[in-house]
Amino acid sequence: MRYISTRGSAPSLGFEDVLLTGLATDGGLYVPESLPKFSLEEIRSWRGLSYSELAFRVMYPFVEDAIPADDFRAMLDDTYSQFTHKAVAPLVQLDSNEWVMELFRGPTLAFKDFALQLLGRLLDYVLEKRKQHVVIMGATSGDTGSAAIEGCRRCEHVDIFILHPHQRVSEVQRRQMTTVTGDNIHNIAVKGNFDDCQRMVKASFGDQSFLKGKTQLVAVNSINWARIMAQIVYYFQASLALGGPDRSMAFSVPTGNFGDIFAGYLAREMGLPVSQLVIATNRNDILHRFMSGNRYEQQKLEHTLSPSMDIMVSSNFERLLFDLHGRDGDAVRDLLERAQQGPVSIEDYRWKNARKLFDSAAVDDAGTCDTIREVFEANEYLLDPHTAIGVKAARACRRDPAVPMITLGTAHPAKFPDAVKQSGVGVEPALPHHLADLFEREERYTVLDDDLDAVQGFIGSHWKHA
Ligand SMILES: Cc1ncc(COP(=O)(O)O)c(C=O)c1O
Ligand SMILES: N[C@@H](CCOP(=O)(O)O)C(=O)O
Repeated sequence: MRYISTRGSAPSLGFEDVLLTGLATDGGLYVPESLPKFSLEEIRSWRGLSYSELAFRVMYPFVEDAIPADDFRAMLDDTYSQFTHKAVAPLVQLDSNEWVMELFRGPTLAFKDFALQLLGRLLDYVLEKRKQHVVIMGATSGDTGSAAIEGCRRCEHVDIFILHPHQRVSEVQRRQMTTVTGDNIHNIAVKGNFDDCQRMVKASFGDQSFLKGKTQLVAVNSINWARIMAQIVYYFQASLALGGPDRSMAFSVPTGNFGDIFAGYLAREMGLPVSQLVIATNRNDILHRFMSGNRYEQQKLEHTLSPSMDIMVSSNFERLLFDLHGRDGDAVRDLLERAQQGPVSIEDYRWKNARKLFDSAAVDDAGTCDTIREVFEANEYLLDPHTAIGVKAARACRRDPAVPMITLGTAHPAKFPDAVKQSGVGVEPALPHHLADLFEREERYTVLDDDLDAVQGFIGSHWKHA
């Protein structure tokens, strides 16, 4: 399997190199040259498999040139044994044909663990084989950071630098990152927002001279293909549990960087019957405005009760645009360059093509709180604010009540006690046992200005062999 850039001019790479990179050299994102396609018969034959065996069937075509089957299986078994529910991604029913898929049963209580627990093991495997050291640089609006640290911290060949927006993540999220000790772990609180952090990460991938040629950067954000790959699996899992592939499914996905929902799109491209994907956003609704009106326009980033989705520059949307433009990298580059100057649209027929599958809704803080309360009153089930946005969008956009609608439950409510409190449900979600003393642990992080030189200077002087 080769991987090509969405901007068309970077060299194609194999899996190992794609794993060890971030952006392509032309500024694009890597995608598989072609996707594996599974027949309905083959997908049907996967019913009853364990999560890790299903993960093997779905993902192995992407990695087979780089990793022997037994080694990959062992990695997957180890990865998904870290999850606290036997089903790994259990389904909870809210109403007739309406479900939440709980993706927060991993070590850091968000869906990011599905991919980042695996990514840590993949990096360990490849870097040990190559005897190579790398610097991980990532941006987080709250969840990727702790999942990346937890997934990669035991890997002796990496230093980890995570940028989060200062005072813009929940206290639980911040503590989950900053209380992990280890000489190779560095948390940087940037006086800016998530987009500022992500912009610095992307700029650093584009010009790594601050590392003086002694090491290289690796991405843990969903610009790294391996992140997306691992997120495809749970769409198959949910569908198989509810009668797929012999019936279609609809998914509602709380969306920020467009990685999770893009994985759902890929599951469909690989053969899973999916009839609808709902893009659920908070007030940072650039994707909703595009999907509802074919206008892609940056606006000022707002701080909401769902901080992990406080994102305006949505990285993986580029991967969808690449497909919508018949995989024409020049067209994608041109569009995204114009988008930096002002609002852009795509040709009407391309947008209508997207609309056959995608719907969207934007939910404000009041709607988020109302949904947490409504679901709690009806089901005695507590949603986190991101999942609540997914549920509300699912209910607003549903096309066919006969089709199961599955909202991705992207985080545990205990990560966002303030939002839960504001919803007025009158219960306090407890942190699980392994995090029970989180508020007593010592924190370590460095606050820096929103300044690329300051951040690169910090990384350049703090990595292990600097
Ligand atoms: C809890 C939570 N929900 C939803 C999202 C959005 O996911 P994506 O960025 O893949 O669209 C994120 C972060 O990205 C998140 O942390
Ligand atoms: N919501 C994310 C933002 C980064 O998204 P990613 O999926 O590209 O890593 C977070 O919690 O950090």
